Amino acid sequence: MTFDIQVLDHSKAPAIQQRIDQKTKPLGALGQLETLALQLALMQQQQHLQRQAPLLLIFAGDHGINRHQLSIAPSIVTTQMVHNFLSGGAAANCFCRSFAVDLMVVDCGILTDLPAQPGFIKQRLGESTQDFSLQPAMSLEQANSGVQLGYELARSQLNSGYDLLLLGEMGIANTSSAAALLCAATDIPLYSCVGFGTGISPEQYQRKVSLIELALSRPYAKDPVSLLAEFGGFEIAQLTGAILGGASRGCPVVIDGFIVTVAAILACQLDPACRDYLIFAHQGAETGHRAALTQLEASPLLDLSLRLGEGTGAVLAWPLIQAAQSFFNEMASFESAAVTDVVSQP
Ligand SMILES: O=C(O)c1ccc[n+]([C@@H]2O[C@H](COP(=O)([O-])O)[C@@H](O)[C@H]2O)c1
Ligand SMILES: Cc1cc2nc[nH]c2cc1C
Repeated sequence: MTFDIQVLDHSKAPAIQQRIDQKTKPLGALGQLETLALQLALMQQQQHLQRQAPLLLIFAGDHGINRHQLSIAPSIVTTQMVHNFLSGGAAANCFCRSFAVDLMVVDCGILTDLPAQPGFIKQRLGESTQDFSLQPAMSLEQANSGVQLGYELARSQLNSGYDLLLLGEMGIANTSSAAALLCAATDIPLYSCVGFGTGISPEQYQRKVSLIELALSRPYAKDPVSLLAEFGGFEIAQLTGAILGGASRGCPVVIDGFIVTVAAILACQLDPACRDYLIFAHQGAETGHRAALTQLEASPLLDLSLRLGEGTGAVLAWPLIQAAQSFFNEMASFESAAVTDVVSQP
């Protein structure tokens, strides 16, 4: 599989940084917002940042491994939450309304085949993955077409007026899948990958660790698509593709929580050029999220102990992206504001 991603041109970075440094503030005083402005300006290759039109895509999928009750909820809650997203009642909907972000839900393969409706995209790879503790979660063909479907979806949405992607997910038991993927794709020890997800009991946690250990003890190929087939979720495969699709359009892709961050690791393994297009919204409370962010050398914008998913952290990061754009475009320079004699150490 090849992805049409341009390696980000960093040659204008010194000029952009100089523009940031001439703003009326002590050197570096806008902290990570400065890094963010630089990243956005490199993506746009401009000294004036265009306003961006954001779209939140929530990828939903069900997980066979939940027959072992590894979540606080049965798998049908994925379908119920998809209903909730479509009727506007979930946290993600509230935050999208707060910050004028459009939202679409992608059925990547959930238990119930819901009717077509506005804001609902059906790209079903099945009704649930298999229980990955004893067998691959899906076929290699399903994993491949999941990545391809996500890639094409991101590209088509970014062709139809949106130019910034926020990525979220919904899938009961998908922290089990993400933990297995993270452990298999990296050298991170299992105990740093597995957490309490939705808030499971110590007994459920033990069962979760044992089942993931069992899964990881069988031989498997280590390329990202094979890993998705072994341990993945339909939504994680499509997220991996969507990240690559967003980067291929040269657009910022905002990464939400643990599960999306694991998809980002796989996307970067498939094509490292996508890394420069990623904005990491937050450091969450799920154990593996920290390890996954460290693996990507990411500095997330927020630290709110979130562990909800749905893209909630990504949407909360959107006003910060707007703030980075506005200071970069509108803030006076020392010269234009006639602020003199400020001595900053580099
Ligand atoms: O985004 C996160 O960091 C995150 C951390 C823990 C749980 N979640 C959400 O909770 C579900 C997965 O948790 P679990 O316990 O069912 O594996 C799934 O729907 C995710 O959206 C999300
Ligand atoms: C209620 C509920 C809402 C969610 N949103 C994302 N994951 C979720 C898991 C549960 C259980």
